[in-house]
Amino acid sequence: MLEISDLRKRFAGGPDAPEGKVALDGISFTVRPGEMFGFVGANGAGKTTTMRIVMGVLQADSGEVSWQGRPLGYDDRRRFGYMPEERGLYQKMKVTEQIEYFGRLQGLSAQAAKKSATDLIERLGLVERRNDAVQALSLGNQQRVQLAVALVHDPAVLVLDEPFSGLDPIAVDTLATALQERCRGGVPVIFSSHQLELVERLCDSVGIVSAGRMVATGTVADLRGVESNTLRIVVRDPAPGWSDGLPGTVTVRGDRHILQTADVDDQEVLRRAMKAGHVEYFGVEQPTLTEIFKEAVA
Ligand SMILES: Nc1ncnc2c1ncn2[C@@H]1O[C@H](COP(=O)(O)OP(=O)(O)OP(=O)(O)O)[C@@H](O)[C@H]1O
Repeated sequence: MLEISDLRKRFAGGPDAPEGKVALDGISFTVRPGEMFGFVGANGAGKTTTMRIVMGVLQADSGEVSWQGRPLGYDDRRRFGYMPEERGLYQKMKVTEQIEYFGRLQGLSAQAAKKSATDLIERLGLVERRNDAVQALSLGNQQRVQLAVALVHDPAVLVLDEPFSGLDPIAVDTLATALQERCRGGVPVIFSSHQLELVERLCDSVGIVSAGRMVATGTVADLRGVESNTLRIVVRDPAPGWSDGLPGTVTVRGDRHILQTADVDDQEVLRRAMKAGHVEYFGVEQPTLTEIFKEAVA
């Protein structure tokens, strides 16, 4: 299990902000084997800083990162796969060479690096591009290569900074499938993203960070449980004033009235709506991750 405990980090100030900037103000979360953890937050919330500390690129002022119950060390980190925010590929190197090269850097034999590169090129849909220099690839294909580099040494943990940004839906699916395979094999995966529908679809658990603090963490179902569900009723041609006194909002579209309400006696509201007009729809709607996110960071 990867445990991040009470990370704090202040960046030194410059002439414009002499007091410095608190980037992390006590971030804690855990990611278990086989768990996909979505790390979400507004721009500047502290996601990249957290991931850099996990990978040892930055040092925290205090707090701890531990893996398998022990403080994380250099050798552990070598077994992690990382996709940094500042993508780091050699632009003139060809795709196959590049993936093999990073495999060798991670300690694989020439033969193992070649085999792993060949597998990943196949899996990530890069066969046609395997002899192209990275600089000749589209952004999406460069991102596939970047993921291959993170995966080449069969990492024990994956830490990925916005791996899906700028990708078309096909590339998203290709990358997501590759990550899900690793995750199912027992690898904990952390990735940051602003694509909340994607996080909702892929992740077992989610951490919402705001101004350097973790404001909500848990499964999407847990986070939903905290929010009250919305009752939505569509009534055609209702009697005037039918929803008077009910909390929530009524939107009128033509002869349809759409009531969205919460914390009410749903059966009573249904009876009232049926008496008032023709009920076309009646259902309880769960909040999306986007709604949960907006509520958590408000
Ligand atoms: N090297 C640095 N020097 C000074 N301030 C920094 C440095 N790196 C990050 N920060 C500040 O720390 C805060 C957290 O930044 P961070 O990059 O971790 O946010 P983020 O959640 O990854 O944002 P985004 O979604 O935009 O990538 C921001 O206010 C940022 O300006």
